[in-house]
Amino acid sequence: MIRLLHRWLALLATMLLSTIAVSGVALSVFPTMEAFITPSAQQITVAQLAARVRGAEPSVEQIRRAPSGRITAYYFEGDQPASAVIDPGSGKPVSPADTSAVERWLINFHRALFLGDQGRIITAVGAAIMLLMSISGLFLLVRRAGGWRFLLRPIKGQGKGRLHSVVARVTLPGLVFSSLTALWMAAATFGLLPEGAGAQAFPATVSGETGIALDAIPTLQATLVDDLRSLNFPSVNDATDVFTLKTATGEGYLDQGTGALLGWRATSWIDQASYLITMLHTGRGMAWLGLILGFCAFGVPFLGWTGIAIWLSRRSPSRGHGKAVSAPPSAADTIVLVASESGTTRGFAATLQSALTSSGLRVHVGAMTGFDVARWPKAKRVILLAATYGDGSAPASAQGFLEQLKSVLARPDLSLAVLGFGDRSFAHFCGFAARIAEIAKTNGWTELLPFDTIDRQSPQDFSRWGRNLAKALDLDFELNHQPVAPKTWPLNLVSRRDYGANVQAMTVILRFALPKTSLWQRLSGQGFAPFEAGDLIGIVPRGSDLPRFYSLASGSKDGFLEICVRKHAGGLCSGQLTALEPGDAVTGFVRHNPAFRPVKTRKPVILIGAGTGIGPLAGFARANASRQPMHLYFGARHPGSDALYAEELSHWTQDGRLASVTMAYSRVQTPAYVQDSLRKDAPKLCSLIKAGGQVLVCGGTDMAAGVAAALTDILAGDGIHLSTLKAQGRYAEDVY
Ligand SMILES: Cc1cc2nc3c(=O)[nH]c(=O)nc-3n(C[C@H](O)[C@H](O)[C@H](O)COP(=O)(O)O)c2cc1C
Repeated sequence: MIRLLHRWLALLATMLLSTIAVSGVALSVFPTMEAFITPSAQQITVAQLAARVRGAEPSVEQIRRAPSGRITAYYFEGDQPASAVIDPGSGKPVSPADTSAVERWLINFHRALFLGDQGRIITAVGAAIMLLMSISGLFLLVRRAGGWRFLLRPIKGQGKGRLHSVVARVTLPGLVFSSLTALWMAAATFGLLPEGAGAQAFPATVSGETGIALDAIPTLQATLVDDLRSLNFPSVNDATDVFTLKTATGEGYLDQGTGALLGWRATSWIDQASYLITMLHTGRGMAWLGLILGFCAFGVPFLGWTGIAIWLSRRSPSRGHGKAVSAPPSAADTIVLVASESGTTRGFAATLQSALTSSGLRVHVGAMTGFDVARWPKAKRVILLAATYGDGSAPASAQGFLEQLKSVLARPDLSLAVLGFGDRSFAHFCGFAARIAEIAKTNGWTELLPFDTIDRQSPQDFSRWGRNLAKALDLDFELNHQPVAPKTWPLNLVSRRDYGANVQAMTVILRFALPKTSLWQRLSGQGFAPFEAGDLIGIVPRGSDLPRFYSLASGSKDGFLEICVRKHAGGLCSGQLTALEPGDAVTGFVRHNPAFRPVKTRKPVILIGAGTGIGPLAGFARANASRQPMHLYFGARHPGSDALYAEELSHWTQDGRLASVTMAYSRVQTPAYVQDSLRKDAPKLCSLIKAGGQVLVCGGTDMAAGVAAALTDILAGDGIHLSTLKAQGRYAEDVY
């Protein structure tokens, strides 16, 4: 509903709003220019100013102060009316007062499109539409972020959709502000605001005298120029006329003979508010605000056109997988829910949706956390497509789903299928999906299909599962999914450091330059993704389509991309990487791995790794500018051969990035593995963990199993279980 409103308003009003906004952008510059050339009034009184101006221009009729501080005097040159900007210091004219023709043209266009009152009504309707679009857009942003709490987090996704959201989030406050103030100003123009008390009545009696010195009038002496709006002088040779003074707080009359105050009316709050709002909307008197609003107004044409482009691409039949429109959950007979981190599983879901919709089913596709049987009155089946991350955990978008599912009992008229997406090279292949299937079984859900898995986004696996699904539904369809290959970037090797040749474990630390990306690519989310140590780089070796993943030993803030690679006998990718020389290039792409990184608190972090597993751990230490207490346990073969990062480790220990480093060497006289060091340090580890510490383990599967066994023993005495730490996100593995 909100999306529909947002879309139709945009389609109706983009042209109108864009032109109003662009003229607003152009107008926003004038207050700044005016502020630059306006002479300062330096806290003088109106009495002083008036005396100076009359000294310079004896025929002065009126002095006005604009919100910008600009003072204009209206007087006669001979018998011709004239006006000029005044220097308050001397009271003399310094420049012509006329608004430039360009500014006048822009103001007329911006306010009324040169159409008089009809134009004013149209621009007011435009302001109302902009307000509605801003509010509906805010709700869409919140929905996209996954809740109000996440509104300020980095925006996920890519392409036009991401760019639209990024620009919307930045400009939204300014657009809401501009449209609200514009509506108020329109209401004031059309007399829709409550009236004030009206003008102060002209004084019935005056002294009849003339000629008081301006700097002897007490009210003018007591009024600072900063508070002045205007001062009208009495007509020459008319002893019944008076001075009319308007200030920020009110207006009244002054006797031209005695200087007495002959009547005063305070400004109503409505008038004060209107003055302030006009000032805020136009930036007059607040040039910086004008510029900010002008910048935000730039967003309007941009958002309009990207929004329309998104809408068109969603409608386009050539949009690959997602041809079918998702049915509302209340009307759908088939619910497909997706848990995905980097989005590829959503592509599979779109292919499935398309095939099922073409077969006559009404399919709703949503996020896994939208699991809510009460919202699916007509549903007959639920299909859960789940990727696995970390060490068999849920993608970040589906955290907490297992607990959610545990509390939902089976609905007899609903059957359920679980399909896992994973990678067999990880220790817990499709571990998260497998847990979903287990819970579903325990809670008594009817099985639509047995639990199945897709390895490395294999289209063949998916087609096979699709045939089983078609059979179970008694339908005739094929699932032909062509995963979109991730965009890869050239990575140029800057340096290599060699280790391990003497201990039959050739290992290199490879440092690559960050790929160059244009500002446009970065803004539109199409640049090389920013990364942190512990994220992964997918390297596509020559002669293969399948990427191999390596843990990153640096973050993009370090200005380079670093990995540790051990050469495996017959390994295609490790062979190519370890043969690289500076200047050579490979291609790769970033995969985020948010589950494997230190939680930024003051609590201790225990880093445990062996061999190339030191890579991300070294990256965590390098990035530890806040000196969070980090204790490193590192296993290698021999200090003289494969002690990776030895120099940096001692440097980081000295400068406090590492609180302690404990090495374990397996090819020395008294060999030890990293788990032996842990057991030796049992009391220290117990107290670090009891203090809320987090454990991050990186390395081979055997080492990780040894570490898990040692820590289980160490913590048993204190009744702490690794499974509890895992569930709390305080024990994470990056294992290969
Ligand atoms: C950091 C990271 C950790 C992963 N951990 C596992 C894992 O533990 N088990 C598994 O089977 N697959 C794992 N995978 C593979 C993904 O589950 C698999 O690539 C999936 O198809 C990604 O789906 P998505 O693009 O929808 O997020 C991991 C992938 C990455 C990048």
